[in-house]
Amino acid sequence: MKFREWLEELEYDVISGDLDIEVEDVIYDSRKAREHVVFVCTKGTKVDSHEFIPEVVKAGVRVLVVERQAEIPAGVTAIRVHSSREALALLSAARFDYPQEKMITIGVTGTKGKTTTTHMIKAILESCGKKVGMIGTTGIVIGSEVTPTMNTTPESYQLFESFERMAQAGCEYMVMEVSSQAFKMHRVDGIRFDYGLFTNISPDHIGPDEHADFNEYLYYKSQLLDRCRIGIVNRDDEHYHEIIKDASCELTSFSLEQEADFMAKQIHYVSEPEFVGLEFDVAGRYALEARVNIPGRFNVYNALAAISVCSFLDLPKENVRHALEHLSVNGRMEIVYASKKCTVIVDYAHNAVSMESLLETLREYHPARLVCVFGCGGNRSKDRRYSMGDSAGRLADFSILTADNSRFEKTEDIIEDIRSSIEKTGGDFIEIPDRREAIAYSMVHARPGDMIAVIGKGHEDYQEVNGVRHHFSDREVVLEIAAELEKSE
Ligand SMILES: CC(=O)N[C@H]1[C@@H](OP(=O)(O)OP(=O)(O)OC[C@H]2O[C@@H](n3ccc(=O)[nH]c3=O)[C@H](O)[C@@H]2O)O[C@H](CO)[C@@H](O)[C@@H]1O[C@H](C)C(=O)N[C@@H](C)C(=O)N[C@H](CCC(=O)O)C(=O)O
Ligand SMILES: Nc1ncnc2c1ncn2[C@@H]1O[C@H](COP(=O)(O)OP(=O)(O)OP(=O)(O)O)[C@@H](O)[C@H]1O
Repeated sequence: MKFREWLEELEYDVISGDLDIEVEDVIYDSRKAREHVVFVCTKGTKVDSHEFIPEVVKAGVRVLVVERQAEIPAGVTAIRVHSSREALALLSAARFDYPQEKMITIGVTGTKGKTTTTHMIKAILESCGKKVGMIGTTGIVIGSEVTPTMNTTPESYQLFESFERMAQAGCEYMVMEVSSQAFKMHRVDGIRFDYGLFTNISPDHIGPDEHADFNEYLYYKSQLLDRCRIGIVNRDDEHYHEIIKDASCELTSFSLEQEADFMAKQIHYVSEPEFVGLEFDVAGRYALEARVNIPGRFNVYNALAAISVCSFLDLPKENVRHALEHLSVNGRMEIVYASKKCTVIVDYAHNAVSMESLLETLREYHPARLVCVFGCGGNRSKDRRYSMGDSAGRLADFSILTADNSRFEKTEDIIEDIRSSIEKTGGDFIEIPDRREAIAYSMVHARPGDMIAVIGKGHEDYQEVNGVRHHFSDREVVLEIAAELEKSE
């Protein structure tokens, strides 16, 4: 392939060399330098990879993309662009021959609910016999193959490479989580989503290396509505008007509380031994009697959002209904065990906002007691410990403080921080640092009708202690203890 052929969508100035030079790949990591590749230099948050030009040229690279003044060795083709990250995305799209255009693409953004909603959309499509590729916090999923990723939204090159694999595997649909950081870092440049879903927004991801303030966070998230054909937005979000301000797509909305294109009405929280979840009617542009086997008011939003997207795809309603009634979203409000004695839910809530919405929503199921098993991560903000301790003390009937990923801190020290805030609330709690023992205690001492929320780790299958990840899955532990209890009964 001639380099020139990958440049059609790019604005650039030629610094030196011949654009008809033969190339076969694009790279952005100097450690992968070899012959016949284009090296894209970026000014990263930690490293400025323009510094690696001599090194990559020595390794055989003859084509460079730069975004600042740099010394270009003789015999090397170089172009200068306004943004290297944007160039990386557009070159990658061309390199893989625009694979996203071979599928129907759905992008999901929002502070909360991205993972849950993408899983719901995938489950609905699959129940209709469609092949779906999915990208997000749980990795790149193509059929039964799961590739873990560093980021919720991976780098543009990795995205286009995955799209190519999806198209080759026969996927007709691609559904992905798009973080605000991905827009900021140009990871999804070159993609025009067929459908763009906006779940909600609240202050998060503000700080060094992320967003300067809430306005910046909102600005980048809202870009989805400028990068999709049809936008589907939560009408109940308090920032709705700011979110849609600059939208260029065809806009639709969903709501639980007001007039919108898609509405959820007659919402019932169902808590039966064999089914804990939600029932509601979808009204507006689509009609469906939905039954969803995941509890919580916010999951009405997630399910309604997923149904709204799928309503555009002309799918048999019976399959849509069946998929929602038999969902399994690993570690997101997942009912791992339900019996007459108690219901155990595993959830990824790992900050006070998520914890509060989780506990408040479980309260709507009128449990005998609401029990919360949780800890906090080591080497992370201490504020999280104080705020989670405060929330649990106020909103749970009983809390069991235990280990999360302690990393390089002592679990006991982390628990001490949580204790300092939970004590002030007067809430009832005990401390059991070993997470397995803590979960076992909650189940062994359960009273009929208790709801036990084991939170913070969700889908994670490890516990990180002193830099080592030991296998640990809340889900597995709950099931093991349930089996032991049933045996001894
Ligand atoms: C702040 C941030 O977003 N950083 C992302 C960014 O890293 P960077 O480019 O700044 O990294 P850098 O280390 O300065 O390197 C600059 C360049 O030099 C190159 N390099 C580096 C070393 C070397 O020897 N040779 C070399 O060529 C690198 O390949 C890179 O191209 O680009 C990397 C590749 O895409 C990302 O993995 C990395 O995400 C870091 C790990 C991160 O923590 N990001 C968070 C903030 C994030 O993106 N989060 C969102 C939201 C999650 C959510 O909603 O919960 C996400 O989508 O994950
Ligand atoms: N629509 C929602 N509104 C508020 N909270 C939610 C919503 N959906 C899920 N949650 C809570 O947030 C947690 C994370 O949910 P999910 O993984 O679906 O969101 P996400 O946007 O992918 O989040 P993250 O970026 O933290 O991975 C859940 O475990 C649940 O406690």
